[in-house]
Amino acid sequence: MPTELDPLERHPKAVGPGEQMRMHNSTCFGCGEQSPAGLRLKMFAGDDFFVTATMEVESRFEGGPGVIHGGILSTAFDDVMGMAPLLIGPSAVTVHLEVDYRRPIPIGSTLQFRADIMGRQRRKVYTEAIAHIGDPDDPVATAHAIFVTIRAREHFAAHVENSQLSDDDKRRLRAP
Ligand SMILES: CCCCC/C=C\C/C=C\C/C=C\C/C=C\CCCC(=O)SCCNC(=O)CCNC(=O)[C@H](O)C(C)(C)COP(=O)(O)OP(=O)(O)OC[C@H]1O[C@@H](n2cnc3c(N)ncnc32)[C@H](O)[C@@H]1OP(=O)(O)O
Repeated sequence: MPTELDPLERHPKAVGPGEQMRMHNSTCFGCGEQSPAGLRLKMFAGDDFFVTATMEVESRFEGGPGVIHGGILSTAFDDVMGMAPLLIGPSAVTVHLEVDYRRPIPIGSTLQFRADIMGRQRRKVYTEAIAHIGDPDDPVATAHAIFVTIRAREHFAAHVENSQLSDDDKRRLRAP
C-alpha cells in the first residue's frame, strides 16, 4: 500500500452503522437475492470504514470433503471487500485480490466476515478482510484487495445486455 494516502470520508448517502447494505446488483453471484445459485451474502455497514457479512456454508459450496471450496471463499471475500468502497463514494471494481487460507472451513458453519478500508489513493481503494467462525481473533482466512472506482453506468454500459436482470431492470439502468 502506498504511504501517501488521501483522507477518508464517509459518503453522506452511505447507510448508517448497523444497517443492511443494499445489493449492488440483485443478480450478483455474491450478494444478489435473484442470483439462482449465488452465495446470498448479507452485508451490513459498520462504523467508519468497515463492512460485516455472514454466509451459511452450504453443502453445495464443498471443495475438499466436508469443507468449503477455496474459490467460493475468495468469491465471498471479493464481494464483501467490494462493498466497502461504497461507504466512501462511487462503485469500485476489483483489480487485485489475494487470500490466505488458514484453517479448513467446515460445511454447515456460519462464516462471518469483516472488511476494512485501509486507505485510498486517487481511484484506488485498499482493503483487508478476515473471515471467522466465532472468534475474530482466530480467523480461518484473511484477504487483501485493491479496488478502482468507476463510473458504473459507463463501465457496464456495453455489458448490461448480457445480464440476467429483467428487461425492465435493464431499461431502468440504461435510463439517463
Ligand atoms: C449501465 C448501468 C450500470 C449500473 C451499475 C449497477 C451496479 C453497480 C455495480 C457495481 C460495483 C459495486 C460494488 C461491487 C462489489 C462487489 C463486486 C465484486 C467486485 C468484482 O468482482 S469486479 C469484477 C472484476 N474486476 C473487473 O472486471 C475489473 C477489470 N478492470 C478494468 O475494467 C480496468 O482495469 C479499470 C476500469 C478498473 C481501470 O482501468 P482505467 O483505464 O479506468 O484506469 P487505470 O488503468 O489508469 O487504473 C487506475 C488506477 O488503478 C491502478 N491499477 C489498475 N490495475 C491495478 C492492479 N491490478 N494492481 C494495482 N493497481 C492497479 C492504476 O495503476 C491506476 O493507479 P494510479 O491512479 O496510481 O495511476
